[in-house]
Amino acid sequence: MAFHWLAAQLWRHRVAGLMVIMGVTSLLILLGTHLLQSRAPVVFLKTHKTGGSTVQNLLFRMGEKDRATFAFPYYTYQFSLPFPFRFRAEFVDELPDSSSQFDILCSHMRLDVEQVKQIMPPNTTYITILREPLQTFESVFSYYTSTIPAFTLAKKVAETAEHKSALSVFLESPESFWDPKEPENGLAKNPMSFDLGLNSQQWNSSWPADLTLLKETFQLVMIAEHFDESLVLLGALLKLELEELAYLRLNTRSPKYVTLLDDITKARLRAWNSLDVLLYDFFLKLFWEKAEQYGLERLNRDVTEMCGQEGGTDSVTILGYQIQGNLTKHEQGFCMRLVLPELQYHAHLYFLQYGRDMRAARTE
Ligand SMILES: Nc1ncnc2c1ncn2[C@@H]1O[C@H](COP(=O)(O)OS(=O)(=O)O)[C@@H](OP(=O)(O)O)[C@H]1O
Repeated sequence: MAFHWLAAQLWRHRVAGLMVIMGVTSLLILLGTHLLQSRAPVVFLKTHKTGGSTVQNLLFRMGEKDRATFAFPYYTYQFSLPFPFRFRAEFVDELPDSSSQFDILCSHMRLDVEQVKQIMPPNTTYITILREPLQTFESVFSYYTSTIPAFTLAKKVAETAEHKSALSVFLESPESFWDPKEPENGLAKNPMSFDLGLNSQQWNSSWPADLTLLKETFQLVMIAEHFDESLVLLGALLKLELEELAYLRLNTRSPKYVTLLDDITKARLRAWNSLDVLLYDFFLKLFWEKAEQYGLERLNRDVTEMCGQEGGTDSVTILGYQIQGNLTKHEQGFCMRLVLPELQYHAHLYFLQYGRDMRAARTE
């Protein structure tokens, strides 16, 4: 009897029932797709003079498209000011009322993993980039000759010594120019180790454990010399489309400003930056292990596909940009963002997020 009644009810409401089932199924599909497509939060530790601005630009574009919430510095566009403090959670600007968590953190800082973990969600993906240490130091020296005290002193001496560059004067006796207690000298020795929060002044017994901790923290350490391969691995990790991997090399010097390194200079650079050499070698090996896990053939194929896409990725040194006038609005926006310098893009995103301009650097 009860069975007949139930069957009759089901038959009577069959259309409504079917609609409810379809509605619930669509909702579940939508939710599932959203969960599958949504990206994990990202921390990109932007090391100095390693190609980091190029990666940051890509993350800025990704975040803007996703309407992500950025963990911005409270002052200016770098957490690393004032030097030489390691990152602290209170350096971050407030979480906007409309957001439940920070999604991206990619401004310059000196790393303190535990402090970063206080403001980023537990499922955050950690990424950074390293560059061949001798080239990195040469670039750091060139860019900061007039601002890092140790380099400035060497530059003054070089002005009185005939035919000697500031770099070669510095490397002849770096210890005589370098005061480890001077806070502004942080990047003057082993700059990448400094950015990663390691003891960058000298090797100590905690180094192996510190390296292991970094290995466990970072899902990907990109290598500037293998930038395209690094990007493919980044794309796989962050579920980026090919178009989102397009890039132009930012912050590139004209070759005429790059000092060619002779053998003596190379040996001195290697000795002065021996911890960066250790760091780089360690992560270069790890990089190729990751590449092998991905599949080397697959990696090469994906690099070819990425570089062959319309718009392409950069393979030449571009020192200035002019965006063509005959592009659609969407194309113009894309190209403009591709070449927007760090400070300007940061200011643009900060304004979008908070509806106000970012604060100037603290003066005291
Ligand atoms: N894609 C790619 N691959 C390899 N190298 C690259 C790449 N993009 C930028 N660069 C070189 O990196 C240097 C600039 O690094 P950053 O952007 O990190 O500089 S900064 O710290 O933000 O000022 C700068 O090095 P130098 O030209 O030697 O100074 C850039 O030429």
